[in-house]
Order: sequence, then C-alpha cells, then structure tokens
Amino acid sequence: MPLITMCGIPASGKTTCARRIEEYFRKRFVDEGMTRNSIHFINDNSLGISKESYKYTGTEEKNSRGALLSSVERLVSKEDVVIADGVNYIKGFRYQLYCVARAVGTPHCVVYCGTPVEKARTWNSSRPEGEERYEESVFDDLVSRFEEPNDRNRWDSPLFTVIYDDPDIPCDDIWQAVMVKKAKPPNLSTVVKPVSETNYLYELEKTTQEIINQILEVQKNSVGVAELRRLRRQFTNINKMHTLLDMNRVAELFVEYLNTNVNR
Ligand SMILES: Nc1ncnc2c1ncn2[C@@H]1O[C@H](COP(=O)(O)OP(=O)(O)OP(=O)(O)O)[C@@H](O)[C@H]1O
Repeated sequence: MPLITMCGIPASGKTTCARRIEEYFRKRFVDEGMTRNSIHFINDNSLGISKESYKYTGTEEKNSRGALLSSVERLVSKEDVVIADGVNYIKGFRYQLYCVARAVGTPHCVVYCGTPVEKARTWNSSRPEGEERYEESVFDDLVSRFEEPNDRNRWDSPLFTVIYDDPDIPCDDIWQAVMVKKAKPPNLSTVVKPVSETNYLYELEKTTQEIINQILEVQKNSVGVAELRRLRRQFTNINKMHTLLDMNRVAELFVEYLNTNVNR
C-alpha cells in the first residue's frame, strides 16, 4: 500500500498534519474492516536523528536522508501504508522516494505543508520544552534550500497542499488518491531487475557520460562542466543501489533528470 511523502520547510506543521492523516487512515481501516492493513510512521524522531544533523550540510545530513530512505524501502509494501514525515526538501530525494514506491507497484502522493516562513519561524521558536528546535541559522539555511514541490513532476504528483490556517486536511482526497486508485504498473524504468546484471554500473556510467559529452559539445558556455559532473554523480548514486533502471531507458531518464535539475 501507498507511500505518503510529507514535505515542507522546517516547523511548517508536517508532523502535526501527518499525525492527523495517520489517525484518519487508522480509523478508516477499522470502518472499512481492513484489519490486515497497518500504517508506519517514519520521521527523524522515530529514527533517532537530531536536528543538529541539519547543521552540517555534508555527511550527517546525507546519512539522515539515507536512514529515512532505507526505512521506507524496508517498510513499503503492497499491504502497509508508509508516511515519510521528513523535510524532504530536495526534489532529487523525493524522486528517490517515488522510485521506491513505483518499484513495488504501490501508489504514492506528496503532502506539502505550505506554511509561510514567518509563521513556521514562530512555531519553531515557540516549541514547548521537550520538543527540539532548529537553530535560527539552520532554519534559514533549510528554508533557502527548500525545493518546492511541483505536480508537473511525476514524483511530486498527486500533490496535496495543506494551508496552515485551513483546519481541514483533505484526508479523504488523500485516501482516494492512494487507496482507491490503482498504482500505475511499475515503470520499466524502476522495475527491480536481478542484480546479476553485472554490467549495470558500467553501462549506466557509460550512457550518462556520453550524454554529458554531447551536451558539452553543443553548448559549451551555458552549463558548467562541474554542474554536469555533479548531476551525473547524483544520478548514478540514486540509481546504482536502490532500483535498477532499464538500460534501454537510462539515456532518456538521465536527460529528463538533467532537464529538471540543471540550474538555469
Ligand atoms: N496549525 C498550527 N497552529 C499552531 N501551532 C502549530 C500548528 N501546526 C503545528 N504547530 C506547532 O508548531 C511546531 C512545529 O510543528 P510540527 O512538529 O508539526 O512541524 P514539522 O514541520 O513536522 O517540524 P520539523 O521540521 O521539525 O519536522 C509544533 O510545536 C507544533 O505544535
């Protein structure tokens, strides 16, 4: 069953909103006699990750994302609902989460807490004792790096935006989107293939390198080599471990990835 990915700037009310969705789903499972279904709630708290980890944009933060992703991979299945309650502010990361859901053929949606920055700042600073706060500089840094979801990207779609002063969370719409609608069949690009394809990494790297070469050839001045290298590395890292891509579609997917992520 589905993956619900929360996203929003720090302290925008994601956990509060996610808990309400969880409560709604639990009740509805009972009402509809779906006794075999369960729901898993994953966030920094449940993974024992401190807000301190966002202070260092390098390894620690990557490890936090890795922990969330592994947890989702472990728990997502056709039977259980998983709520990934993280900042999930990088679109490349939301893409990874989406790939995990597609790979097991389960629906997915994104719930975005669209809370204004100043409101979230107030909520962060007035957190009660016992609730960890972001330091002001970490808060600002995460806000500036936040990549707003866009439902034109398939990994951000369907997208539900929750407005902070709207008391109603569209729980029924979320239910319809992920429990009633069938998942698209696993995309050829995200089907998990036997790892025996030992050439996989070689082919993946070769194909993406060829594309980089062609881009550099035709537009020498507009996109930096360093940026292309970085995106290629990112794409390879995303796709080398979690879900094996169909080699016939690597070129197409990499171009799509570049189109989405190149800073123009
Ligand atoms: N609608 C609201 N009205 C008032 N306070 C709220 C509202 N929603 C959340 N809060 C408060 O704001 C603080 C942050 O909320 P919450 O933990 O849900 O945000 P978050 O986005 O999950 O935070 P984080 O980025 O740390 O994961 C909490 O103290 C919470 O009680």
